[in-house]
Amino acid sequence: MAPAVAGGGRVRSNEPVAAAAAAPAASGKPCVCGFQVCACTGSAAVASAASSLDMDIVAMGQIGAVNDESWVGVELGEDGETDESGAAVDDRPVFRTEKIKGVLLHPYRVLIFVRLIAFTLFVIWRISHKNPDAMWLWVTSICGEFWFGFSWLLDQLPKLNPINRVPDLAVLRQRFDRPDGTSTLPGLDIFVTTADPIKEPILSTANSVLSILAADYPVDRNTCYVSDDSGMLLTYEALAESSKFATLWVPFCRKHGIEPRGPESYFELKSHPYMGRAQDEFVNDRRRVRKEYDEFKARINSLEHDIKQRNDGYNAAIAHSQGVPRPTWMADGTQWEGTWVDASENHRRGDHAGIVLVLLNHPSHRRQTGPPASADNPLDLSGVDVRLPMLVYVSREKRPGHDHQKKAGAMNALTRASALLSNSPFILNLDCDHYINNSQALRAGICFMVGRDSDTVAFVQFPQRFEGVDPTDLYANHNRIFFDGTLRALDGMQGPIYVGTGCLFRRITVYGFDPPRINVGGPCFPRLAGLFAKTKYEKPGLEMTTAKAKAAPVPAKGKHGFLPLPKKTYGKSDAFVDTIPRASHPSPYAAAAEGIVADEATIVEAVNVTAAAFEKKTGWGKEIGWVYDTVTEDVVTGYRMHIKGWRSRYCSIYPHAFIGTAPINLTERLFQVLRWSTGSLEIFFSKNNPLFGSTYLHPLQRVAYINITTYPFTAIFLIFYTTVPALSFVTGHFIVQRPTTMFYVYLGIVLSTLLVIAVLEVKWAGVTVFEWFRNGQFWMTASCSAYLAAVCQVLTKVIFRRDISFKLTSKLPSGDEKKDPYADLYVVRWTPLMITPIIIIFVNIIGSAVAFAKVLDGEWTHWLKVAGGVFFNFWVLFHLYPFAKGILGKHGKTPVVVLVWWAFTFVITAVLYINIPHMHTSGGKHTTVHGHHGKKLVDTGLYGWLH
Ligand SMILES: O=c1ccn([C@@H]2O[C@H](COP(=O)(O)OP(=O)(O)O[C@H]3O[C@H](CO)[C@@H](O)[C@H](O)[C@H]3O)[C@@H](O)[C@H]2O)c(=O)[nH]1
Ligand SMILES: [Mn+2]
Repeated sequence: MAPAVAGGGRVRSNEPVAAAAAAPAASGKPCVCGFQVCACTGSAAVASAASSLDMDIVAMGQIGAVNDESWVGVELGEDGETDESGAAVDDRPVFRTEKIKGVLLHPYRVLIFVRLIAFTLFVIWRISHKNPDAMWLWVTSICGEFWFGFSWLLDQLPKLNPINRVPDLAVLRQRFDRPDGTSTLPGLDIFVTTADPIKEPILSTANSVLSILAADYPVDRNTCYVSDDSGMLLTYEALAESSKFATLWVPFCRKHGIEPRGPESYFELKSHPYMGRAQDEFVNDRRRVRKEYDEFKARINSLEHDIKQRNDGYNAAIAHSQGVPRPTWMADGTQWEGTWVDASENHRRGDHAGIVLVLLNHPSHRRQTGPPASADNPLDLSGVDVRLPMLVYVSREKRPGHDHQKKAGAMNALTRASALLSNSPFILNLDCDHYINNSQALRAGICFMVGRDSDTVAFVQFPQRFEGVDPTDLYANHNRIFFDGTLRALDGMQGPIYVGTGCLFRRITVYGFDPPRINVGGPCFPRLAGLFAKTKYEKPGLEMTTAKAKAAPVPAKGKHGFLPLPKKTYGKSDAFVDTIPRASHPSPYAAAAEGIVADEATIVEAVNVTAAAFEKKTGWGKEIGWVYDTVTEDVVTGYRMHIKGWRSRYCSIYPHAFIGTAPINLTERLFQVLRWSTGSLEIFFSKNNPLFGSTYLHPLQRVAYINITTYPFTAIFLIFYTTVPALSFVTGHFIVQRPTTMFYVYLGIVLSTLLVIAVLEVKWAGVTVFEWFRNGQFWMTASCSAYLAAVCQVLTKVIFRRDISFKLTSKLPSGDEKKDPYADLYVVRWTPLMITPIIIIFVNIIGSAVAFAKVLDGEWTHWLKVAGGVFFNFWVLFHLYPFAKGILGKHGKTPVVVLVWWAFTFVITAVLYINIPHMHTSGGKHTTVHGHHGKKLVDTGLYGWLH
């Protein structure tokens, strides 16, 4: 989905939430957090009752502190953030809204305006200065310039009003956490999607799950669902191992305030800043847990082998000959219902029954402390809550000949299954390679869902952050410009687009409900609607009890009773349909009290709603849930919510909320953007074209969606601009007849304003100019390859109705990770996507060599004639440099090689040009070249030939 990208994993220190983590450990000192029950005061009784999450209490004081010099809080009373009841401590909002400081914002806006004017004047100048020598060049180049100006505007306009929102966890805590350690926070279902335990390394999925189980959220209101599209026992057993290890890992995290709570990344840390209260025990505990983790890892790594061995054991006992199925056996001696190691009928990938297995059941609602240290339990867990959240394994039924709709299908199946088991009002979606890096992330996201004006918020999108990216971020994997710039800016409109992972949803939105439209007659922009919507949650002391929640965000009964759509749209399961009216229930806790627990019947029903045929003749994938029949379900799913008038919010916290892995191999990377750009174009050519979206869409949000669904078209024009100026050295024709001073002045203004705007943007977004350049470099690389391919692919689909298919993005490193963590960066895997950029590079080198030769030859003597071409030449080669480095593979590690390679081609061409006389004379008539400045005219056959 991402049109642009940027690099450099720089750590930001100005984002709020867990600046928290910087707070010192409380050692009886009074704390500044303002929390009624505060362990920091040193009261042992209160401390043990308050929470096992010591770190959080320590952390609270600093949460939400902002020290970014680019942002300033929006005054109360402005922008609908009014708080009539005065600013008593109790009334503090759960998040604050900030805008960019005037010194930055005003020049930024003025420059955008100036550039717009300059661009317009430039195009007018270009139109009025025809190039009669090469009309086609003139026409095409003006079309190109028009497109560049237009797409720049599409990208820039939605950024006119960037907004920063800062969750205040202390206020959230105060409002929802009770002194006895229980909490009234709304329930949260976390969905993790996996599709292949080999390509998506199972250890990484296990780590994600462990980080979820250990996250700081009330355990009885938090359920983790893992969807396994491979249906393999390997995934299940890895989860079983994880849930066992979690009984040690999770209490350890709680006791010592561990960050991050994914064990792999935690133990990889060079230093372990201490957050808990038992400093002296910490070192021992940590050593012990580390040992256990290493053993856990070893077990995970040998699982595949163990399962095979177990199978051989069982299957040897059964008399069998060739062709008799060899089942896969679970540890308890029962046959696995999913995919078998020796695939056979009904037990192979894409052809197996649905499975729902509860690995960890609903925890008790009461706090349960662990045992004191003993020989069996070396960790003293007395005083630490040892409960674990519910954990469920789901593998939906797969049948051949049925379109399972990849991730979107998995998400919809999980949505239904989870409705039966926990039915939380909020759903967090994480890819299996993304783990929770900040234990406060869930709470931070919830702030935007329960705060003032939040009734109309459909989803909260977190930025995607990645690890394992090479330090110079050669292919702009970090995408910082897109996340920290574009998405944050959209928060000032209707909200960020949905980018597939790290996104918190409101369940009723997924079900196709409209947002509440209070005091608003007829269609209007949701921002306005939001101003009028008074949320009940924001009032101090008001808890989300069952009765009140019913009155709050669930839309009023429509003509279909509680349902926004006819009942049959949801599929044939009364049990599931019955959960819908309670879908905005505050918690599974309450739901459990009403009898929704993981009993046999419920699980049978959960299997039923994940059946392959369940969605037949229903609205799933259309009006409800994640959208089907596209290569990227994300943007369009969010779009369908926005056109209903829902808003979204952007939640960027530090330390990063979630961290995933990114493909650092050039080929993988190109395929990833090929898929995103194809998905974007698909939306443009579908009924979801943003030009026709409802009037609930904010005007500038619409512009943003037009941008995100059209950006790949840039490829067509960029191909022209990256080759024609270079060829013009050979043909003698440039896009303008005479590159006069005026031409260069315009070019100068247009480019320098772009640069200054970028500098300001980079400043408020908190990224670096280097990242901005990387972003530009990858933009050109992608345009010349993936975007171009996407345009061709989608046009083929639109014209010939041919389907597009994609493979899973591989997370498997192909190099030797031990020696060089970035080995994969230089593994060259050939793909036709590389052809165009390679051609472009050669055209430019040859073009500049010819120009050089002509100057040497005395053919060209006026600098202005050469300058235009040389400029574009440099522009192209500068941008394609990372690409060139990438395709040179291992040997290309030093930039020198690229330069030598370029220089070599350059010199050879120039020498050939000068020394082969027939290049000047062959090829037909001797033509007189238009000598623009009355200089020597050389007869060159080549000129005539190309005329
Ligand atoms: O049949 C499938 C295929 C994929 N997945 C899962 O979907 C997620 C994303 O798939 P992946 O191949 O990793 O795509 P990426 O290009 O890495 O993902 C980006 O792009 C996707 C499509 O836009 C979004 O869905 C993702 O969230 C976003 O991170 C992974 O967790 C997969 O396990 C399934 O559950 N079932
Ligand atoms: Mn992914």
